[in-house]
Amino acid sequence: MAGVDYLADERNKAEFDVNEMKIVWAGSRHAFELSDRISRLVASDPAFRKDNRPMLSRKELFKNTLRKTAHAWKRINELRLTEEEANKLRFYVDEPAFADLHWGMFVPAIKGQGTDEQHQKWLPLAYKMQIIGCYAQTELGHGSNVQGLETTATFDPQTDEFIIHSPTLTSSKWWPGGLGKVSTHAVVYARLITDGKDHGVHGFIVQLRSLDDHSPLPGIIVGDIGMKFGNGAYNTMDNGVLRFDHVRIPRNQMLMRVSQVTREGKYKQSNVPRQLVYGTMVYVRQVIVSDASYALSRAVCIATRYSCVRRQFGSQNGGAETQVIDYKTQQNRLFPLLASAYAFRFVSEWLKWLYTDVMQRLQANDFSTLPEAHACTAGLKSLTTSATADGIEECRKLCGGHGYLCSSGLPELFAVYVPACTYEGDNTVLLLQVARFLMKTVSQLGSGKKPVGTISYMEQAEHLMKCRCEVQRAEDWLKPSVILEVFEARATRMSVACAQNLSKFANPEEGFSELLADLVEAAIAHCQLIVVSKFIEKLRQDIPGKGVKQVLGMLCNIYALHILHKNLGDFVSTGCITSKQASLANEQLRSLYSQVRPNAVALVDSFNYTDHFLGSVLGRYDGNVYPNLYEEAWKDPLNDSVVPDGYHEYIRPILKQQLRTARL
Ligand SMILES: CCCCCCC/C=C/C(=O)SCCNC(=O)CCNC(=O)[C@H](O)C(C)(C)COP(=O)(O)OP(=O)(O)OC[C@H]1O[C@@H](n2cnc3c(N)ncnc32)[C@H](O)[C@@H]1OP(=O)(O)O
Ligand SMILES: Cc1cc2nc3c(=O)[nH]c(=O)nc-3n(C[C@H](O)[C@H](O)[C@H](O)COP(=O)(O)OP(=O)(O)OC[C@H]3O[C@@H](n4cnc5c(N)ncnc54)[C@H](O)[C@@H]3O)c2cc1C
Repeated sequence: MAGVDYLADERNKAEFDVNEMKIVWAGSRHAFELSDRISRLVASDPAFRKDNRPMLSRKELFKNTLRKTAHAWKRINELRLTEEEANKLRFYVDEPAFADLHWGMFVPAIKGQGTDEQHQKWLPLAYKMQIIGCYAQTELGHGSNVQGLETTATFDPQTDEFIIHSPTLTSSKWWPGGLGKVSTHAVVYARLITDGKDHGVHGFIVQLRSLDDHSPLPGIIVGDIGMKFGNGAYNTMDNGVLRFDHVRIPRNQMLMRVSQVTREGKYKQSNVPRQLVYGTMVYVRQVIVSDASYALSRAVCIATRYSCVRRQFGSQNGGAETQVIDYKTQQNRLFPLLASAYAFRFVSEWLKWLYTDVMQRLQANDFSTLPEAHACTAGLKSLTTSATADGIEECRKLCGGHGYLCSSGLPELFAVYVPACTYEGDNTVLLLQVARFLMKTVSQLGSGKKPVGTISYMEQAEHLMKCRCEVQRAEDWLKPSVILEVFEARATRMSVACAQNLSKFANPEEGFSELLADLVEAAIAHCQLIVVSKFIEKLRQDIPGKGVKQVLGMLCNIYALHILHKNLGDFVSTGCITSKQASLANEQLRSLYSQVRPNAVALVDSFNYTDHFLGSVLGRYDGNVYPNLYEEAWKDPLNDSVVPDGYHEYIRPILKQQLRTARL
């Protein structure tokens, strides 16, 4: 039955122009064309096959990743791909690898924290992959608490060198991706010590392995930290352990943009904030928000297509059973995730703009927007990765039993994705950074310092503290101004309540510690407001294509009203809405589900994912699930023989023994 489109009826129901939506999703026509071309290139290359991953042992898996990464690098050079194209190629190869850390953290760390001379020396080597680097910050004993790192970099004025040392077991670097088996170099974060004085954590470029035979350099112990969650999944990555025994590096390998050590051993700080040492994390958190929209959209694409194929109950007179997507429960679980994928896509676009803007300002020595950029990247990284990890698991359940098969693509997607809630900053720890920012903003209200950017709503704090929601009919919930006001009022009231409770403590740090759970909730309310407001802003733009804006409007409302429904406690207890208005919101949500339903498959087609990238029998573009699922089962190594290995040793003796017992 090759070539039959089992989802054709679903596609015909769409009320909008899918090709235009593909461009909206990609961000521009250029981005769409590039992404489309590169995804097909990867899908058509057998060297990038990935369906066998769950069957491979760790060693085979890792070697396979090395082979693919080398092949990708070869293709990037042969085809003379641009940086943008090369990044897309790595994205569509879809296998966590050391190169992610090389390009995603090692190079950005040198770019962001190195001087011009350091750029000139190290970047050409890194760009040509003549050295391969990783980002070695976390230690066995300290991850979240960066200021608690123990590795030392002590300046020796005699030799003009730093001595990098791991004084304790807990100071062993632990987790850096690419470190375990591949990286030749690392940006190592260590406490800088000059003349007996500790200046806190700074970054240093350290060579780890010989460029001739890859053996660790003297004084360096390095290896992989072991198997991680899920078979396949993130085990393609060599997360590593690293110990230094008085390893000497030249002075000019300290990254010296933020602060310098002179030949005489004097410590000097540039006129840039010390937090720029954390700049690579801000950059990566912003990338992670974008990745969240891709990971969630993949899971949603699989669950949506399969929910249209899958039928259960409701057959009349021998006719077809009901498509499970038509159950309101399925819609109530699936459509908010579909809406979230789009919401995260748009907020990530905005965050990328914010990050670029901050970088331009930093070049001009304007550091004023750095705190907001830190709060936004930290908060949105936390919000979107938590929602995506939960969303992928929900999609697995939405696919029933078949979702638990590796061939659904969902178990591996979940296992690969879930550490995003921890890496690049534990999600709770990051929300507490947002909460600090919010408490500072509240404390400055009325001081004449105007809140700007994403926090500018607090300028209307007086109004937002007492305003009443005007919704009287379900349709009133479709007004963007109504939605914005209730989200702003809820965020303001939760922050102000925290600030008031904090003020009851004589010691603010003690108060902060006592109120951590409330502070996290206030931070989440603020971040959800940002996502909602950026979706609404997107809809204010000119969006061409028949029906595209209308269907995006439905998704925006679903996102906002679903968040409202899930957090009713906050909205009602802060007096932002009444329980009657809450039930009107629910009524509106049900109606929105019915409106989105005919567009569901077209909305996931708009992600433009190839079957190779999706890696899911359930999410196949043609919807031809059952024959392929059946065929896939026979490929399992267990089915290589009809009688399994072990029959003679373990099954037969039991069976024979039972026969003897039965005769007695
Ligand atoms: C694309 C690549 C592929 C992805 C693969 C990802 C692989 C994973 C890699 C990693 O995980 S790398 C390691 C990542 N580690 C972390 O994220 C650690 C998390 N911890 C921290 O970031 C910090 O320690 C902290 C939690 C922010 C606390 O830092 P510190 O104790 O120094 O700060 P505070 O005293 O709380 O705050 C001081 C002051 O500084 C502000 N601030 C903190 N961080 C930043 C920042 N990044 N940028 C700008 N400003 C920052 C903070 O808000 C405070 O401001 P004030 O309140 O004093 O105004
Ligand atoms: C797959 C993966 C890849 C990684 N890659 C890298 C890498 O390339 N380079 C690198 O340097 N690191 C890397 N890491 C390390 C990662 O950045 C850290 O694991 C992360 O920052 C969390 O730190 P932690 O492990 O110390 O967690 P902990 O801080 O020990 O967290 C444990 C628990 O304590 C809670 N907690 C901690 N502090 C507070 C607080 N102040 N208030 C309230 N609760 C708190 C947390 O919420 C969490 O529930 C990676 C980690 C993983 C899992």
